[in-house]
Amino acid sequence: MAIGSTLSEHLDAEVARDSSLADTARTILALAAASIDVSEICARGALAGDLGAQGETNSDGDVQKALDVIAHKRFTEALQSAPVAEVASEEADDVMVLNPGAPLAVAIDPLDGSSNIAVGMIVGTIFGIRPVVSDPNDPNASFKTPGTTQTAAGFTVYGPATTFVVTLGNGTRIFTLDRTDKVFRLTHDALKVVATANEYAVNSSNGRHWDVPVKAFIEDCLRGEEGPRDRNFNMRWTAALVADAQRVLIRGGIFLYPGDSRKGYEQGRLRLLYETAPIAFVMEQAGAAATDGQTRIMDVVATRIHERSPLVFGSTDEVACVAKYYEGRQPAAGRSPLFGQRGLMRS
Ligand SMILES: O=P(O)(O)OC[C@H]1O[C@](O)(COP(=O)(O)O)[C@@H](O)[C@@H]1O
Ligand SMILES: [Mg+2]
Ligand SMILES: [Mg+2]
Repeated sequence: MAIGSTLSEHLDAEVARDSSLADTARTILALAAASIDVSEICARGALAGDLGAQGETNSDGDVQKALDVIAHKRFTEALQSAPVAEVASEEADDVMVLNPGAPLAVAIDPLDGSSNIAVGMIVGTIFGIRPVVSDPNDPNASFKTPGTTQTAAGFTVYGPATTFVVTLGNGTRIFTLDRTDKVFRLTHDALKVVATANEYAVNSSNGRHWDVPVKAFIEDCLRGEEGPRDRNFNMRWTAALVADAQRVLIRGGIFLYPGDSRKGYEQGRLRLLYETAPIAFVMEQAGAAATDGQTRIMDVVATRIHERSPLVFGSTDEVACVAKYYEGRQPAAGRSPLFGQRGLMRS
């Protein structure tokens, strides 16, 4: 598809390739339209009111900000006009029923990176679309399938530009909002994340709570060319998963939000259905990897709609390297009896 083509044109091409994606494409268009509205609000910043004003607590224990609630309302309204039967939103305790009998279920984080709202920094929206599973005994059945059942996934980044990142299982693309025409235009076609990169993203203030493999991985990155990795690393952390994910898509690197020993953080901070599974689909379709450290995220099945999952994604060599640390095979000779010989990873 030519650079500059619209999201609509891309979706038409995807439906021409696979007609079973027609409902998914309509749903993506509804999400994109709502993204443009939320983008307009974000772009007004403080002129749009106190978007960071604190309200109620959501089911995951986060205090909702005004923009969390506005985005949840706007996206669920938009999905009402799409072939969507059920929505699992970060900002609703239970699965919401929209159009009974419709074929699709959507998991959505209406506003990702909430701690950035009050300071006017990057935020986003994350979504994953999957087929409805009807089970009269379980209102959550549609969401208890692995990430591999997603027909599409993506995220919007409300940054200096608003971007819409999407995959329908045929590569990952970035569309950038053309504010003049109010359409998303293709700017990054069929992304290919580099296999090796020297940049990592982690909230290191949690370092003392991490388990041994993650601590060792990050320590060895910090040791740079004097350590077993033999090269220097740079660190970036935007506190918005969407922004870190977009950076990894464009220039590679690795992102980690591992489980840690804080109460409630045993499975990290991010939620499987509307954060880690959609990001995993987008990453895999761009040639990158996404695991919980060891297990492929796309294979994980949720047992609850707000279930958390550790997340490690990015350049394949780096993600594979983290797995080696979990297996005790990293090149950290002499530092701990737990670990193997320096040089093992290079073999
Ligand atoms: O506050 P921390 O620990 O740095 O966590 C930041 C992470 O939490 C999140 O903000 C969670 O998403 P929400 O803002 O949607 O709850 C991610 O975007 C981000 O990667
Ligand atoms: Mg989020
Ligand atoms: Mg959120």
